[in-house]
Amino acid sequence: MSLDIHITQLASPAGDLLRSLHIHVPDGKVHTLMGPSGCGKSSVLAAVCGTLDHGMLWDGRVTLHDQRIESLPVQARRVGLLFQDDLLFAHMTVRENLLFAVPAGERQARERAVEAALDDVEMREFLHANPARLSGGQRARVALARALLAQPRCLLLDEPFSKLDAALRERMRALVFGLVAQRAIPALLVTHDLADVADPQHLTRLDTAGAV
Ligand SMILES: Nc1ncnc2c1ncn2[C@@H]1O[C@H](COP(=O)(O)OP(=O)(O)OP(=O)(O)O)[C@@H](O)[C@H]1O
Repeated sequence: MSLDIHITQLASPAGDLLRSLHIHVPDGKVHTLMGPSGCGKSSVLAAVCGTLDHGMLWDGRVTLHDQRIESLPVQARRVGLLFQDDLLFAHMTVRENLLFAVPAGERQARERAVEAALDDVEMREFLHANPARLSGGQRARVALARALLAQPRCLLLDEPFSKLDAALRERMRALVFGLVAQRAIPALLVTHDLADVADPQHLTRLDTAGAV
């Protein structure tokens, strides 16, 4: 069980970004993707989750837990996303934001799932808070809880710690790595920060020439 990405071509309208990329991420591990701005890191994530813009071209295959997913609709891939911007709805409470992510089911079970997810990120006391009143670090933790609530089969993270100060970044990183291990799902993390590399064996560097 793992995430396997084989990209044989990735191109923007301006030209080739990647011609050969293979990433294998075992369950419970965070694989880090680094490289200069504009080299195609976010586009690799978009190819995996199925949100690559129509102007972009890619060819390859993505295997998640032995299932080929590159042709599946976005929802069917069950890929969790966490970005630099948390995209929490400002007109909803934390609870409402999280309920939004819980799969359909019995109401009390969904409420319990939300509370358990907030426990996981140590944010239970903020159940009824408005996201606009939370600090950056607190919002990041709510966004992580929301991403995990949908029970994703893998997690894609695009610079999720970059707006946090050093101490919060450290705490959030430990939380993400711990929950990925606990849930035994593969995760792919785009970052510019070497401190985010948990294990040099699980690091891919893209260069500007786009060939790996
Ligand atoms: N929808 C699009 N239409 C045209 N060009 C695009 C589109 N999306 C991305 N690109 C181009 O593709 C290239 C790769 O973009 P991408 O966002 O994947 O890079 P990145 O490595 O994640 O950069 P950064 O570190 O700055 O976030 C860039 O040159 C970008 O301008």
